[in-house]
Amino acid sequence: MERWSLREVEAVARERLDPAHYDYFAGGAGDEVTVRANEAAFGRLALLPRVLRGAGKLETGVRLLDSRAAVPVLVAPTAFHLLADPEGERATARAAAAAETIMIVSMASTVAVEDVAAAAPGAELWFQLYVQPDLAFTETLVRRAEAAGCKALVVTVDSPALGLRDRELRHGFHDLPGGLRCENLRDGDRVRPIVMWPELSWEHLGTLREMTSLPIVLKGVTHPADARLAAGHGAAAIMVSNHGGRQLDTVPATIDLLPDIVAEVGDALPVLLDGGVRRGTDVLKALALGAAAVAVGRPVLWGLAAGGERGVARVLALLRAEVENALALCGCASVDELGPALVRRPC
Ligand SMILES: Cc1cc2nc3c(=O)[nH]c(=O)nc-3n(C[C@H](O)[C@H](O)[C@H](O)COP(=O)(O)O)c2cc1C
Ligand SMILES: CC(C)CC(=O)C(=O)O
Repeated sequence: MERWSLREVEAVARERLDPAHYDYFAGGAGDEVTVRANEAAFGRLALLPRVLRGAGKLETGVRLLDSRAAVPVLVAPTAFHLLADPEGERATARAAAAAETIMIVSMASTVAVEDVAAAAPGAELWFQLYVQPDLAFTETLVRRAEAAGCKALVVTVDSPALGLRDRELRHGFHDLPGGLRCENLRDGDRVRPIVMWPELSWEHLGTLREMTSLPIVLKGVTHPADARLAAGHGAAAIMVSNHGGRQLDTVPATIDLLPDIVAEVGDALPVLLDGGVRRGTDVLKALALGAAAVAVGRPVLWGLAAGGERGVARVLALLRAEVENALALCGCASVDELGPALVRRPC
């Protein structure tokens, strides 16, 4: 896996993947305005480094809720890893554990959460949940995640319906091929379909909080007023996310949304961000603007498709090396020293 940027890893992945699966991973909703915006917005921000600060040894580690990550780059929850590699989510979890970062296991994983945990002892796992209208079944999922050792519940709130993704529609990609299943959805001898629940509301957050003592992260918050409501309803953290541009198209880039959300709730809870993070400099910009950490979705899938566990390890190592390099070049010894003064929006 001697690839020197995430773009090169994506190019290898694209060669290896079935085109329908590549398009499922890469694509987004509608005209993919938001998919492009997420990456482009990072490019529009400039970093203004400080010099002669005698920064010394670098510290990239962060504490997040009840977990620790050696780098502020988490693995975002993404579905269907067995489409990319025969070890699927097992390989991703091993690479995340080796990189000492947190993997958010998708509820739509193709390896059951217990098997993901068993494959990567010592991995810091969080579990992503689409709350199902059958709350008893939702509770079963929560219990399984707890028993598997997951340390937070990441509740995705941007999906009252699934986004309309032209590439998936064009390929007719609706079902997993050949024996692959969402293994967390097994219920006796059937596998339940995932329901996107339009009736999900703030009230259900109370129900979930009664269901579990795990900290709850709300993923998919984009409006400052919702960030305030999340804090008021006992969320332990929020993740500013537009689902990588896969849900509502034309939502702004997450990095552009971050400052208003941090201004609203940054002193009340940790704010995470995902969407379009492709370089260490992107990570620095997000942290400088107040994110506690970021998560990457597609880059991990590209690593997995390009080289399995080693490919994911390579992606995470590239990002770590870039974060360390950018920190040093900005004159910072630690991610705690990053602040808004480091970021400029050129006129
Ligand atoms: C192929 C794919 C599958 C995804 N599956 C899920 C999922 O199961 N649950 C979820 O909350 N988000 C899911 N997401 C969204 C990611 O968690 C994340 O928000 C997004 O990928 C971040 O953008 P990035 O890919 O530009 O890093 C998925 C994204 C992709 C690309
Ligand atoms: C199984 C899907 C609902 C996973 C997802 O969130 C996505 O494809 O963006």
